[in-house]
Formats: sequence, C-alpha cells, structure tokens
Amino acid sequence: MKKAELRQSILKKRLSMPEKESRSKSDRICFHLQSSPLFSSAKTILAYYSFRQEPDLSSLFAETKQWGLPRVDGKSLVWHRWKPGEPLLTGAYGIFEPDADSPTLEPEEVDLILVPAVACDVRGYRLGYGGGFYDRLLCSPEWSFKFTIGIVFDFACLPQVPVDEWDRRLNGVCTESGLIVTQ
Ligand SMILES: Nc1nc2c(c(=O)[nH]1)N(C=O)[C@@H](CNc1ccc(C(=O)N[C@@H](CCC(=O)O)C(=O)O)cc1)CN2
Ligand SMILES: Nc1ncnc2c1ncn2[C@@H]1O[C@H](COP(=O)(O)OP(=O)(O)OP(=O)(O)O)[C@@H](O)[C@H]1O
Repeated sequence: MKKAELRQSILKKRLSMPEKESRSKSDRICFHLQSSPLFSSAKTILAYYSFRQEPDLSSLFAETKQWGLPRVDGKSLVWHRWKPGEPLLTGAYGIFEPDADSPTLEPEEVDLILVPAVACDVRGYRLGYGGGFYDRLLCSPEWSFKFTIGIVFDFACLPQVPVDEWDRRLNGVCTESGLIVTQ
C-alpha cells in the first residue's frame, strides 16, 4: 500500500476509536514509558501535544522532567521549553504549540525524543502526516544520534510500512502492549 492510502486508513481507524478506549490505551503507553530506564534516566525529553486522537502523553507531563514541545516554523520544527500548565497557542495545522517568544531548547540538552506517528513498523520505520518534519529533523547531525521512540496504538504498529530513501529508523516503538527496541 502507498503511504497516502495507508495514512488515510490508519487515521480513519484512530479517529473512530471511542475516547475512553483511546484514553486507557494512552495511559498504558505512558506506564510503559515511565517503567523504562530510557525514560527515567532522561532529564530533557522532546514530546508532542496530542491532536487527531494521537496517543495522549499528558499524564507523563506530571513527571519532573524538562519538556520540549515543537512549533512549526516554515518547513522546520523549533523546540521550546515547556512547563506543564504553561499556555499553548493554536499553531499550524491546528496543533497546540508554545509561544514563539518562549525559550528554546538546544539539541545538546535533549536526552530522548518521543515521536508522534500515524504508523510505525517493527523495524522502526515511521509514517507521519506527510510533512517531512521529523524526517528532516532526524537526519540533521545534531539530532541524528538522539534516542527516538515512536508512539502509536497497537493497531498502527505494523510488520512493514512503505519506506523512501529519506526515512530513518527510530530506536524504539511504544504501544499499549509495551516498548520494543527496534535498533
Ligand atoms: N501532535 C503532533 N504535533 C506535531 C506533529 C505531529 O505529528 N503530531 N508534527 C509532525 O510532523 C508536526 C506537524 N506536522 C504535520 C504535518 C502535516 C499535517 C497535515 O495536515 N498534512 C496534510 C496532508 C499532507 C500530505 O499528505 O501531503 C493532511 O493530513 O491533511 C499536519 C501536521 C509538528 N507538531
Ligand atoms: N532530509 C530531508 N530533506 C529534505 N526533504 C525531506 C527530507 N526528508 C524528507 N523530506 C521530504 O519530506 C516529505 C516527507 O514525506 P513522507 O510522506 O515520507 O512524510 P512523513 O514521514 O509521513 O512525515 P512527517 O515526518 O512530517 O511526519 C517528502 O516530500 C520528502 O521529499
């Protein structure tokens, strides 16, 4: 199946999930992340603010970590420090984002990246919304060696997603069934 078709079918399935189910599965995902030494040893973590019924990471935000959230700036993502409770603004694509004037995070500070995805596969390949934002981020030298975990519900963790030459594998995938290390 081509990327666009697969994206459409997974998004349809995700949006049709009852909210209660999505909430309880998101809690399981957060539990698995919290139980991992990769998470406990990380001081600064890049995350995302859930939209279109992506797994919701907000129960993690209670953890005493330094959090970074992305802001879309043209074709790039800019990472801002964010403390739970600080206001977010509606940005590009209707996603809540930190204010452009809020302090940014330097790549050297970041220990772990929780990557939103439409689908992932067991090899660590990821399908996003087609913007190429994370593809571009993760191939740049300052980010390419960071530990990355794709976050999806089980039904979106597939044996294989289509791969293009620019796709890089994530280091792990976390679903409500657990965290798998892919490379
Ligand atoms: N919660 C969250 N925040 C995030 C991301 C994400 O995946 N999840 N992003 C991760 O990158 C960035 C936003 N990326 C996006 C890229 C494209 C579309 C989008 O609406 N695309 C069109 C189709 C484009 C195409 O197929 O060519 C669409 O879906 O209608 C939305 C967000 C930054 N913030
Ligand atoms: N390293 C890169 N430099 C420049 N453009 C890139 C790079 N990687 C990917 N792209 C472009 O970004 C787009 C990514 O498309 P693709 O459908 O693979 O996105 P995706 O992985 O689903 O999206 P996203 O990373 O935003 O979630 C393509 O048009 C591709 O040409």
